[in-house]
Amino acid sequence: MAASASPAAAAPPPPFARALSSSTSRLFALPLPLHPTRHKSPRIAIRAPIATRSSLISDPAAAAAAAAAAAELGFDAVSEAELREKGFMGMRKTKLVCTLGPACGSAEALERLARGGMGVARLNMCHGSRDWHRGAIRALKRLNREKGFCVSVMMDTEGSQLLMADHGGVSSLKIEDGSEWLFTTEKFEGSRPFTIQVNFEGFSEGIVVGDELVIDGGMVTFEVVEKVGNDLRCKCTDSGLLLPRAKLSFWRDGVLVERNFGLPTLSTKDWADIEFGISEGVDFIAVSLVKDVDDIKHLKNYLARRSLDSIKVIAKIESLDSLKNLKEIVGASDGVMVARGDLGVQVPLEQIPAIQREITLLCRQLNKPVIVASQLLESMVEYPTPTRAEVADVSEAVRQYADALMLSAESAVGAFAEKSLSVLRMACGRMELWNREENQQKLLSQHQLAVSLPDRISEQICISAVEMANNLGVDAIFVYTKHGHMASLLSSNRPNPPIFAFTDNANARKSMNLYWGVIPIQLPLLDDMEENIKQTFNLMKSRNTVKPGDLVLVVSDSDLHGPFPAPSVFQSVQVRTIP
Ligand SMILES: Nc1ncnc2c1ncn2[C@@H]1O[C@H](COP(=O)(O)OP(=O)(O)O)[C@@H](O)[C@H]1O
Ligand SMILES: C=C(OP(=O)(O)O)C(=O)O
Ligand SMILES: [K+]
Ligand SMILES: [Mg+2]
Repeated sequence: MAASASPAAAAPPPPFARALSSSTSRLFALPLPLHPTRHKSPRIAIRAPIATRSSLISDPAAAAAAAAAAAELGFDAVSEAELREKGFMGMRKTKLVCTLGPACGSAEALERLARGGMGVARLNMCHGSRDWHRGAIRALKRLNREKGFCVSVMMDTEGSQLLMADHGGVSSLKIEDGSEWLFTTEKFEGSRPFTIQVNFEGFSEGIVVGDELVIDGGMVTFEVVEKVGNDLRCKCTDSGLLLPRAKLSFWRDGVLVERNFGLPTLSTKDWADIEFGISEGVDFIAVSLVKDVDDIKHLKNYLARRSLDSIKVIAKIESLDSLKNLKEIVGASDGVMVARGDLGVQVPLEQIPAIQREITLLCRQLNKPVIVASQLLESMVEYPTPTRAEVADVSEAVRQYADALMLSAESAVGAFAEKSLSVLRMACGRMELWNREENQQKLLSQHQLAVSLPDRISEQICISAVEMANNLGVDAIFVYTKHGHMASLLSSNRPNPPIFAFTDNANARKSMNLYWGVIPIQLPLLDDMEENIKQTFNLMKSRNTVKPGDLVLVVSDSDLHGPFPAPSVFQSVQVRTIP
């Protein structure tokens, strides 16, 4: 094993000692009051004053001054405050995505989430009106402008999916064992006893008596007992609750009954939503229920034809089809979401952890950012503390070096949105430290992806730069990049120090918000690298974010100097001390 100069890597204590000390000092402390009905034993509690800890800048005047000063450097107020407060090694590497909804749509709530580390806000077009989403996007952009945040916006398409209708306004239906229900495509107002409306005419095609009908991946299970025209009479074999818009899947002998209804991945409504997203200036479009690589290519080509390739396309892996075509889909997309919610409808639940692991690994190998999503802290929709299992799940995703973690209902409709975010933050801090202490980065497989010589040079420079940075124990990596490509290559090697990525491109800055360990900073770049370095050192020094003696590994991108081979300046790696 190569020696490392990083103090964190020197003679780590045994894992259990660390685990114990962490549970009392870093992550969790005082038990909170228990919920009487849910818990038999004390639950993990987060150290008490979470609300205050969630905000890194608390004084509004200081925050406004910081925002104004940061504007010239394009350093977002939250990362800058984090750097000042926690130092280079204390900066969080794993990015955080929050789904917006009624619980966090106001400017005040959005600001609290931004201060709490939200790097990307997701708008789920399955819910809410376009007006609602417009209001949220505009409020967020205003906050970015006025308060010095740099939160990106991700629009998530609705897609076409087999769903139950609302139950005539009832929030949920209790289904008893042995009861018989008619699943029908007939449209009617209100509710009828023992009748459930389904949204798609062909839903019973290919289904036979004896098949199993599973709702929302196991909330309720039925057996098909009779076909009545296109409708199905089903008997409940495992009781539970039917929520509105629940998802249906059919199983035979323990295997999903796969049917191709020929529905497009992007429906007419999705295309209209995409137009809406474009007009409101979203940074990412997440495509739901991707089937194959053509779905991704179609949207990317459409955006490219309109010179909108700055909008990044995220492939949501949430269907059996997408798993079959995984490598191609990942290769064609700008990023991936492991959408475990719908994945759990099409895949037996016990397979999801291995699938998540495989996807996160593949994404790092193919140099695409990956988001782990759904049910991370589901219990916090209602309760102020997570379950131990949830904390373990989140920590495992961080351990796997996922680029980003996503909150869904926890932030959209939950009672503890900010607190959920602070749980993610703290779990990230703890697990990232542990990864560094155990030198887990050394175990990452290195995948050589590039084909052309200039690309192979960039790739090798980044591999070597990260090894140097770790072995020398530098404080930070500075990369100068036009489109963020070098930053992503550095990120995919998961270095110990943070990567400050300087770009003069506002879109590149926003897209880097999904890259593990990258802090995008916008400033005008010059052709002269020496001038760029001098300028950034001076600006950061003037803002007390670096100090004389700090050791920085500087990487420059040939992109900055025109096509390869650049006329005068080549890509380079240098180790500099801040003067
Ligand atoms: N814009 C919105 N308006 C109203 N409710 C929303 C909105 N976005 C999300 N929600 C609510 O938050 C819940 C969780 O969000 P999400 O995980 O994105 O949706 P889903 O449960 O459909 O996968 C949704 O079930 C919905 O009740
Ligand atoms: C993130 C997911 O998609 P959505 O919330 O849009 O269903 C999911 O299914 O896990
Ligand atoms: K969606
Ligand atoms: Mg989904």
